[in-house]
Amino acid sequence: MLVLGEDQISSMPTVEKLTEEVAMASSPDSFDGLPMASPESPSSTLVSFTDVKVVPEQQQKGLEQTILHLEGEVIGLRLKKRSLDAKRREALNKILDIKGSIRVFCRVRPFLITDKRRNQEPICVRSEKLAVSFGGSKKEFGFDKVFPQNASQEDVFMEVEPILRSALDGHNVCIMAYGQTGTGKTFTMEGTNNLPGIVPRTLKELFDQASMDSSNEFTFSLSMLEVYMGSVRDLLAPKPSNRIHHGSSKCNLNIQTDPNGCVEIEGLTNVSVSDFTQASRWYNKGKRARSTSWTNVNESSSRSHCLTRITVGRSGGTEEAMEEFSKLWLVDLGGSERLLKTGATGQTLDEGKAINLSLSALGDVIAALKRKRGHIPYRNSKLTQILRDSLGDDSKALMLVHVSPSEEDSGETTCSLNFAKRVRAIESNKELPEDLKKQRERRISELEEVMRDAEEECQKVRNQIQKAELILHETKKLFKARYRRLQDNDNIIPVKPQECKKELTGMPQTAEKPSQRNSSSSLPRFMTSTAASRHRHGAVEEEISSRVKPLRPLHRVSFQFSGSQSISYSDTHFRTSLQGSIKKPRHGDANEPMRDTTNCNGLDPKTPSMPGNKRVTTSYSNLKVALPRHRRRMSDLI
Ligand SMILES: Nc1ncnc2c1ncn2[C@@H]1O[C@H](COP(=O)(O)OP(=O)(O)OP(=O)(O)O)[C@@H](O)[C@H]1O
Repeated sequence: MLVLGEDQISSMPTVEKLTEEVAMASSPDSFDGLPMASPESPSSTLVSFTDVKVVPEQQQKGLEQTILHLEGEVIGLRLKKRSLDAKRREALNKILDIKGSIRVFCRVRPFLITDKRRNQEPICVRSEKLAVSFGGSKKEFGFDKVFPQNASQEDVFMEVEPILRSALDGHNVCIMAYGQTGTGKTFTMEGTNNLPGIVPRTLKELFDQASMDSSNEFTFSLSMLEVYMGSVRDLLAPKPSNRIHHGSSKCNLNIQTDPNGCVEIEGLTNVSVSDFTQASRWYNKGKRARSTSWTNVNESSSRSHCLTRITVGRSGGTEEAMEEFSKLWLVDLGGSERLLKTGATGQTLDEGKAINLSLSALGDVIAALKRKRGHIPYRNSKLTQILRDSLGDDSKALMLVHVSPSEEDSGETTCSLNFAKRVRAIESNKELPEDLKKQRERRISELEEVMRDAEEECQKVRNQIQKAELILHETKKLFKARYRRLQDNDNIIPVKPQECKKELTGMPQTAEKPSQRNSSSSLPRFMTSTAASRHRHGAVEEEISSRVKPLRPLHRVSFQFSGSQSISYSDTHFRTSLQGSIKKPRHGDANEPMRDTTNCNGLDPKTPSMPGNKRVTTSYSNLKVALPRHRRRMSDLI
């Protein structure tokens, strides 16, 4: 793929300049007289024509050059947008790295009606620290973020959101909810209809963000599984195999790891989802299939780990670009309670044991990753085998530890917080020194500013691309409409400017000698008509010319491009179609600010009606050299 150099991009006139000039040129003042050869214009070839069918070669070439010039402009802008996007991604990645690739948040559940309240609450939240009183002593734990009892679902999601962007940027991401039974793991991940949790919000956010990113194509697919008693169960499998817990191929799936460390689960249902509604429907189906049972602590306690995987496919928006995939795991872990308290016996006791074993294996893996040990004990549980490629290098993990506010749960709370401490590997009283902390915060805010600037700039470039594409589209449409029609026309008669005056004052036209050119030979390749279309157009043209003899008065719309190119069209078709396009954005993206396009193109609906007249001039000196390159790049990138 050919890539434009910085100097080439910067030497191109910007779309702002183009549209500004378009606006100027299309103001009524710009139609101040007859089209005449400009003394400044190096192209002394400027000729005016009294007939819309008169098409000198220069005019056609000028239009071709404008098209190619605009194509170059669009490519340049796309490259600029790509580099800004890379800048934003790099800044975000650095921020997440500084914050830690495995971060631990804590959420304290509010009191429930069923909780026995005491005067003395065992838990005390202070900024990013949480103190627990248990057995006569008070212990403090530090977190990356603590959500107190009154924190809303939005508050939690706001902190989770940046990591989602990482998944769209190509990183594997894992968000896990950990905690004792009944502390709100499922509430945080699933939420309720009125208070949706992380999973539904994530699905919505991913589709929203993907629709705003016009430089990448995204695809999404969804899988859901449950690690139940050490076996992997497909939650989206067709019903019959779902019901049978044993002996079905969908009930104990194999986990495969390739030499690069990429994990795949054999036979796991993976459904493509194209919008939020579809994704939610599948997610709700998977939820219903999850194993739950009654315990003393929580009426519908989850007896398994429930894992939702969103596979994000991302391609650079070009045909040649390979699609890259990243995984986003949203994990609602089974309750971490000590088994005696739950009153579990029989199968429920076994389920509890299985959950605890795998949670302990998860703790070992994260602790080993934190200490950057050579050997990471992924193989000790199904859970860690599945998450292997989303917990290690280059991936981002977030653990939300849930605790109860009740005094009677303070033993369990301490256990959960000890687990979190191990995962986080930093105890609050061994926190970073104050100056280092400040330095870290400063660096993070610098990077956040870089990210914000890149995003803002990116949005501007996105708008510029839209405008340039709109003008390009309409120019191409005009080119097609005009020159295809004229290919078979032998009566192409250029006339001198003076004669144009006569036309405007109602004088009869004087035809000069017909043009001998073969218009198709000078058409850009993308405009060349096929034999069939030529035949079709020829037939239509014949019919039209036999019926319509006199010239109808036409409106003129004028475009003035930088690089001393100007085009003015006396064409109602072009004018109407351009206005139509402005009213209705071509890309249909409601979020893209298209409304100001009208102003940028400067089309004045009150543009005076002018008799048939066309003018094309060009003196963009570098264009000829740059044309073939632009064209190749266009095919590389679009
Ligand atoms: N932040 C919260 N705000 C309001 N209600 C909450 C909150 N957290 C939890 N709850 C309520 O507490 C109860 C238990 O929560 P939930 O089922 O999410 O716990 P859990 O940790 O997933 O339990 P298990 O491990 O047994 O599945 C539910 O009724 C839930 O609505």
